[in-house]
Amino acid sequence: MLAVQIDLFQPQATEPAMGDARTAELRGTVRRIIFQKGDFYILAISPEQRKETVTATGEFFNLAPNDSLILWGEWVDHNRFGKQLKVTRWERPQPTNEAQLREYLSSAFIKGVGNIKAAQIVNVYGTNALDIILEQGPKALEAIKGIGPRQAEQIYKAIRDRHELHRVVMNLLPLGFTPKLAQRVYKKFGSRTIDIVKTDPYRLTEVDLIGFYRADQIAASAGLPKDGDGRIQAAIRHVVEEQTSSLGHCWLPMEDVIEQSLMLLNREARSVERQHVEQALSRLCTLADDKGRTVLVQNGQVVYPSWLYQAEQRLAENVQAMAGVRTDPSANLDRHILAYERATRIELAPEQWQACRAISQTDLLILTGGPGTGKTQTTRAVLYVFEKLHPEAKILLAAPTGRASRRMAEVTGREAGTLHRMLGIGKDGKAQYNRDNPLPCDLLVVDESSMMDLSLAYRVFDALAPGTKVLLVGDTDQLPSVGPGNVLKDLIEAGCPSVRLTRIFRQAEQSQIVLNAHRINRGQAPQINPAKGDFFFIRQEDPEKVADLIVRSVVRLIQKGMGIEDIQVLCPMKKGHTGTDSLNRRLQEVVNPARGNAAMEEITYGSQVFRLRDKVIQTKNNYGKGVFNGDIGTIVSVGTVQTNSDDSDSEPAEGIAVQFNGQEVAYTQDELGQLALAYAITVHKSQGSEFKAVIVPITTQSYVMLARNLLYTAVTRSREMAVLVGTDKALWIAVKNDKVSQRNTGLKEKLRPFNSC
Ligand SMILES: Nc1ncnc2c1ncn2[C@@H]1O[C@H](COP(=O)(O)OP(=O)(O)OP(=O)(O)O)[C@@H](O)[C@H]1O
Repeated sequence: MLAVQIDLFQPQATEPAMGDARTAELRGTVRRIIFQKGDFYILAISPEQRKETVTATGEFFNLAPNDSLILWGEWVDHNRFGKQLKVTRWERPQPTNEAQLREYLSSAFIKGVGNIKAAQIVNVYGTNALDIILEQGPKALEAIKGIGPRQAEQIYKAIRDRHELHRVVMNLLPLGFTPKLAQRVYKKFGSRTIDIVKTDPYRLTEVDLIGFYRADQIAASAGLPKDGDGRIQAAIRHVVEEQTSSLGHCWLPMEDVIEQSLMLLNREARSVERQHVEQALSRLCTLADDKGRTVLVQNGQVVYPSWLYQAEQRLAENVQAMAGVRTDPSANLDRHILAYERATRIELAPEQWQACRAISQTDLLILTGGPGTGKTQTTRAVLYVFEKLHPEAKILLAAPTGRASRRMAEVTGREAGTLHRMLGIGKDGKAQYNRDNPLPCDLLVVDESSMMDLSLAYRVFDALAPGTKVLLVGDTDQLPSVGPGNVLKDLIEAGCPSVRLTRIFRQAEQSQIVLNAHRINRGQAPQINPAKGDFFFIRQEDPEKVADLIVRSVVRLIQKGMGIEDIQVLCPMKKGHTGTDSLNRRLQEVVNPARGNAAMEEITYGSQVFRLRDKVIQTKNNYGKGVFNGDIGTIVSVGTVQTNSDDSDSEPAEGIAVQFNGQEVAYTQDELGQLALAYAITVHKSQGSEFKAVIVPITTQSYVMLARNLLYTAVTRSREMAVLVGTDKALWIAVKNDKVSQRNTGLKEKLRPFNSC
């Protein structure tokens, strides 16, 4: 029925300028908002002079029933909902007649004005009502019967804000802003928005609203000069931010910053001289905001982003205070260690004994070692002894990721959570537990602590009360944290009390995985005996064929009875034949192909298709949903869902449900950007996880990523089988390259030498 109505309407609705018979212009009134999520709306529109409604979808903002709109778009056939107008451009015209004006005034955005008051206003001021109210202010409204001064003020503000916001957003949309971004900019800069965007768009980069390149485009279209101070400062900030976030550095040599900023600024035409960059850099290091903070901190010949400098400084102070503490060991200490050995029938190695003793002598202890060297066993022993010595003590166990914390809970048999949750870090990034409100605990054990970046480590140490002990457990040879810093390694190198476990307990003679992980770590090529069946190297030169072999290996393992959740392809990179993007597409088609009823089992996000039964990974922390970056799950339903995120309304919407470790989590369609297919994931994302079988492409196509710690991290993720596919040359380069972990950090230098434990 609806399709017929639209067809009736369609002939008079084409917009010839767009030159396409399916494009249309539609004037009408919003009858109902059928669905809204963020900027995306599904609207029931009453076309002008018609009774029937049609459906329109697209990006809007601030709409309410009764709004008059002009819509431009294309008629499409939705596979479930029939014909609808897919809107590409729209306008909310100033109401021109009395009826439109009444609808505008009585819309939900103007609180306190219903149909009757709207009619009264229009009766008094006619079609000029809006102009008069905006010009004369609340007084104009006080003249209406039944509107007092307070209500007049309220109504005036609502009319003004709506008018202003609409003007601002409509001005920003042609510059490539989305409605949501335009509103965020308006929220930040208010009535100065258009002026700022058109005269100094780089201000928007300061508050992370847009990036440097977008600001540069806006500036170019506004005809702004290329050598303005705002542009130069923004370029410097961009370079520093890029290098710290993508390479994990905490500081950069000033010379590098100057050179790279010049390259960025002059990438199209030479417009900025070196001395201007030097001056701008110096200003960024000296001009403080109202809180006394500069953007950058100069330290000799290097610069830090201010926040990283402060974090490093505070972490160093806290660590210095803790790591220097020495207490005499309790007389009963050895007795308890012996009791643990008796109870578990395990004879602890001398280093394991050392760790059990050290925790009662110092407030900070680091326990490190490769796979199977007994870190978990030692942690258990330390916990046992500590509890015997301090039966009343409160102990907290945590890890940087959800997966690592779940594994910690599994192997220790105790409760464990993420560090973020433990610290009560909210959406605003503020921690509930901090220097003024320390964690109520006597011993904190952090597992996988090599994944803890500088900013997280600073928060953890800042939230410790004097006397709280910390045991950091981790493998310093794994990849460092994704975020800036190399905390665990720096602490050890600075001489913080640490115990390195070296003896390999886990079936070293049988397990080639453990053996080869240690060989890789020493810079030796893996030794492979295919007869043992747990470590394979399939030689192939051509990256396309490497990808074929990976797909075939996955299929083979499935045929042999492994579940897809047990098999993980780990790639050094996202791009290329052997990158996650391409392999995920291929593996999805093979492992979980489209079936006859694809429309009912699939949902798309951009170019990405998510299908029922797909294996997916969460790509950022979402506290509202209780899922974290790196969590892997399976899509268990596609269709209508009710999301359980903090920030969503509870309206049912199109989406999917994903099962993560027994917990079902719903995503609406526009939340799907936080998911990716997980048949293949990057090695970085795999940190802190383990899989039965791991398959790793190792080709010179990912040359820049061929690094020892990357390969080591990939191999140590496997429990039963590791398969490398690629060339000897690539394998050799990776094994020999131990440069990648070198990061520019200052933590080590900020710490004075400690007495070793
Ligand atoms: N002193 C010991 N004597 C005998 N077996 C031990 C000893 N210490 C640890 N093990 C055993 O060695 C195996 C590996 O130890 P554990 O799991 O603690 O190592 P890990 O360093 O935590 O390994 P991974 O980092 O790979 O998880 C376990 O089976 C553990 O019980």
